[in-house]
Amino acid sequence: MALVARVRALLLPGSRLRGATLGRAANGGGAGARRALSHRVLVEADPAAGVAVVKFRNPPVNSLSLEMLTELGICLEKLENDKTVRGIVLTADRPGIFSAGLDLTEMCGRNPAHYAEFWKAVQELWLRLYQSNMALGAAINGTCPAGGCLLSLTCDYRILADNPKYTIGLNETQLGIFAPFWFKDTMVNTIGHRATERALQLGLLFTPAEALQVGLVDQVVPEDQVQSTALSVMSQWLAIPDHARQLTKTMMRKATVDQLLKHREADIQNFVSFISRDSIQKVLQVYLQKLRKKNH
Ligand SMILES: CCCCC/C=C\CCCC/C=C/C(=O)SCCNC(=O)CCNC(=O)[C@H](O)C(C)(C)COP(=O)(O)OP(=O)(O)OC[C@H]1O[C@@H](n2cnc3c(N)ncnc32)[C@H](O)[C@@H]1OP(=O)(O)O
Repeated sequence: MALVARVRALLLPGSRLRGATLGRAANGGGAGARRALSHRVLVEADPAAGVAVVKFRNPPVNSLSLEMLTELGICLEKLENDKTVRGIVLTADRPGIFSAGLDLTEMCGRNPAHYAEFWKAVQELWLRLYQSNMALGAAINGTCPAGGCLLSLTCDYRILADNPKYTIGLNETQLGIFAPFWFKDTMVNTIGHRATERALQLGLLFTPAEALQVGLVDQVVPEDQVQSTALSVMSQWLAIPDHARQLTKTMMRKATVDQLLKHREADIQNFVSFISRDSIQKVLQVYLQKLRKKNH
C-alpha cells in the first residue's frame, strides 16, 4: 500500500479527522472541544473558538520522518476541509523538543528513489503550510533546529518558551549541508536578507532572547504560557474577516511559493544528487553517530 494510503488508514476510527464526531477533550478544552489522534499527531479542536491545536508526538525528538510528514499533511488537509476550523496552532505534545528537524535517517544510506520521495514530501508539507488559508501559529515549547524552525516559519506568528535550551534556527551549514532556496526565502520573508545571510552562513541557533531580537519569533513567554499565549494571539488573527486576511497572506507569499512550484522537479533532482554524494553521506553519518554516541 502507498505510504499516504497507509497513513490515512492509520487515523483512528471514529475521529473527526475521518468525518465522525470526536469525543470531548480530556484536558482543558472548552465546551464541545474535540480530540482526535493519529499515531504521530494529536489534534485538539475547539469548534467554538474555531481553532485546532496540532501536537507533534513522534518520539524521541519529533523528527520529520516520511511518515510524520505524511501524517501531518493528512491531518492538515482534514482540518482545512473542516468548516469549524479557521486557525491552527502547531506545538509539541511534550515540552522539550518542538522538532529536531528533518529525520536524518531518511537522508542517510538510502537509495535515490527514497531521497526523491522524501524530498517531495518535505516540499508538499511546506506548500500546504505556507499557502494555508488558515491562520497558523507556532507555540514553540522546545528546541527548534533546521526543519523544525522551517515549520514554525511557515506560520503567521511564533511564540517561543523562555528557556535558554530552546534554541531556534536553520543550522544546516553546521552539519555540512545547506538550506535550499525555499528555506532561505521563508527566513528572508521573516527576518530580512542581511539577518538571514548571517544566520544561514553561520548556521546560527538563536537563544530565545536573540530570536526575539532578530524577529525570528514574535514573543517569548514563560514556558507554561506558550500555548495559552498562542491561542490568545490567534483570537486577534481570527478577528479579521477571513477573506481579507487570506487575500493579504496570499499576496505576501505568492512570489515565494511560485518559485518552488516553478522549480519543483529540479529541486528534487538537485536534492537527490547532492545528498547522494559520498562526501555528504559521510558528513551526515558522522553527525548521526555523534548524536547517537551521546547516549551509549
Ligand atoms: C541543491 C538543492 C538542494 C540541496 C539541499 C541540500 C541539503 C539538504 C538540506 C536538508 C535540510 C535539512 C534540514 C534538517 O532539518 S536536518 C536535521 C537537523 N537537525 C539537527 O541538527 C538536530 C539534531 N538533533 C539534536 O541536536 C538533538 O537530538 C536535540 C534535538 C537537541 C535533542 O537532544 P536530546 O534530547 O539530548 O536527544 P538526543 O540527541 O539524545 O537524540 C535522541 C535520539 O534521536 C536521534 N535524533 C536526533 N535528531 C535527529 C534527527 N534530526 N533525525 C533523526 N534522528 C535524530 C538521536 O540520534 C538519538 O538517537 P538514539 O536514541 O539512537 O541515540
